[in-house]
Amino acid sequence: MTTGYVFHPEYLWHDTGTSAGLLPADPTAGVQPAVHIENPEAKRRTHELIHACGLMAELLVIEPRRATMTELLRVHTPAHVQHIRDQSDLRGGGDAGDGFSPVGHGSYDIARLAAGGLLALVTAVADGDITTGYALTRPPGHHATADTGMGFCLFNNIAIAARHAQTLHGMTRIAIVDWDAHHGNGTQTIFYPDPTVLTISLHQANCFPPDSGWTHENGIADGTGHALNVPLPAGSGHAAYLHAMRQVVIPALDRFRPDLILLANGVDANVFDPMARQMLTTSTYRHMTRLLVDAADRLCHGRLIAVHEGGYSPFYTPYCVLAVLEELTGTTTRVADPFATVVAGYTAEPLRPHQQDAIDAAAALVPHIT
Ligand SMILES: Cc1nn(C)c(C)c1/N=N/c1ccc(/C=C/C(=O)NO)cc1
Ligand SMILES: [Zn+2]
Repeated sequence: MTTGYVFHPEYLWHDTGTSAGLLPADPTAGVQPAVHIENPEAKRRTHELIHACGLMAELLVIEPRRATMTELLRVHTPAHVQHIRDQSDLRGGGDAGDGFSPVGHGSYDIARLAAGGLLALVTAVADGDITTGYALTRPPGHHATADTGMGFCLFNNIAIAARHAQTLHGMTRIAIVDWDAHHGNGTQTIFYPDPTVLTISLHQANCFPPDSGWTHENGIADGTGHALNVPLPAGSGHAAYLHAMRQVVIPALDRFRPDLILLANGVDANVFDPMARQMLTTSTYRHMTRLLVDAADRLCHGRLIAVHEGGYSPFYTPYCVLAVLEELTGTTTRVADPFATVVAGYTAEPLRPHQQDAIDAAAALVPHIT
């Protein structure tokens, strides 16, 4: 089984500026400049770890390409694409739409390269060159809707990839699993009325976007039943997430019988991440990925492609992504998580009743999937 890998230095050149973490700097208002939380560091270190630990030698490195206008317009409105292009043309850059999603000068072409990198993996799977893949891309995408960027996202990479798989490669039923700590609202919205794409989001309840990702958000019209949300309370850890995978995600995939599984691999639910309050460790990401790999083997000839989303701890993100990637390649661990002993207590965090309630509510919707 071959695993494809996409990375490009340009992903690190998406300039998110000197925001004060989340907000544009505003010195006269006392908001001093810093570095934007969505900066290259965690992604650069992840790529370097994959290379330094020797795993790169086991991967089929696939060169990204820039998504074409036609490919972008399968998901986004012409106005949104033009907005990103206009903001990107400005010498000082601009914003993707919500006021705190920077578009750097030249970021339009970088965002096209991110989407195109994922498309290259989808084509490689369709051509049988690879079975699984990982696109270590930037900027992220899962908050972007058809007509606006938000939450640091410019274009919805995974949605563009789903449409590409359907349109170019005859894969009719696409399942998108999103375990980023934040609700995959953009992806959900794009496919909300569409029965051919199942979106499943596990996320910290009511974190971002505000008031988004509740269990009752279950699709609309023909798409009813084909959007699942598991809003897990802050503090949810290893047992809660694995219970959600076993009670909701895997049964939903078994019912939906996808031709391809796409994973929005945000790792910002990790115990050290500044952008959420979940308690996952590399062990959790390893177990969750193994469950998806087994489901893909059972349902769609092993076809499983992951795209990078959130993950902001520069020192822990690399090990969380490495855990996912090692399971995608089916290889043994080359480098042990050096923080494993530090977080041993977190891995032991049990499933709590209020977490079980959230999972049971979502599980009740699974039988409606057709
Ligand atoms: C609300 C609100 N209002 N304001 C002024 C601001 C700055 C608000 N939150 N911004 C956020 C909060 C969290 C994210 C997470 C992104 C991610 O990792 N996704 O996977 C992005 C933007
Ligand atoms: Zn996130």
